[in-house]
Amino acid sequence: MATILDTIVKHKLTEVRLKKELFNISYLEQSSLLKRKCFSLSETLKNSKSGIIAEHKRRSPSKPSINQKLLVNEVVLGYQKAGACGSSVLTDNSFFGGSLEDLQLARATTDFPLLRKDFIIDEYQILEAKAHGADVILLIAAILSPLQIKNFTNLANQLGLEVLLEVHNEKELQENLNAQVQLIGVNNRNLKTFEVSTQISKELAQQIPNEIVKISESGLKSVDDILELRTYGFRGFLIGETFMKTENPGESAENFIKETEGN
Ligand SMILES: O=P(O)(O)OC[C@@H](O)[C@@H](O)c1c[nH]c2ccccc12
Repeated sequence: MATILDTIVKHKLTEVRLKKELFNISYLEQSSLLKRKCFSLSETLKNSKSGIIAEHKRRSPSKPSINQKLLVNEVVLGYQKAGACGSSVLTDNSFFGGSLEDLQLARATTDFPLLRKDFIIDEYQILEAKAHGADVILLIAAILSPLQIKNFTNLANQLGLEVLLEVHNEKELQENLNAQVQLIGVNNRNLKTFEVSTQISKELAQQIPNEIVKISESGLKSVDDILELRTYGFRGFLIGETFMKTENPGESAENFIKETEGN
């Protein structure tokens, strides 16, 4: 049976093919953002006490409405003021209600690391990420071959972007250990079944080499989750829903971050 991830990837392949027909590379090359020097998420995380990366997410396939009314620039500015290490901005429209305009608005309002959160399946999207103000791209091991991950990482690094490689099992991690990514994220949510458990982060942590920054992603709700995962070597924590489902995500992030720093 086709999983939601299969459906998203199928849709994405069509979306990117159509976009490449409409806008060729020279269209992206006009962006002044291509010349900017990126912020380093890995360095920011290494120097941070809290390690929180706060996400802007309106909806998801598992939650049809998380927060549809707030403006992206207000949310990410709130996150920066709260002391987050960076922000993740969903740019997939069909399944998450985000857009590249969201990323560009976030870039215009903040000066901290921004992750383009999308399903990257083509080099075009990497240039597009830089052209809209990203500092980091997400590569999802479940939808790419090790060769694609290597090639995409090379291109991203040439553009000055860092790569967060997302894995969900031992095989995905082991077969990509030589890809030269700066950050590895263990997704606590199984993108095929939506099941969430931090157990997988704990299991994979020790297999991630020390020079790569470890991030635990998804389903993180409490400060205790963070404190426990820190003992396994995680330096970064990607949190969306816990902040976005409140009326003031910036304020929620601020309280959360203060608590993690105090411990
Ligand atoms: O809202 P949460 O459960 O805190 O999760 C945030 C983030 O990890 C999640 O949105 C995510 C992780 N990997 C992804 C890949 C695509 C889309 C979304 C994601």
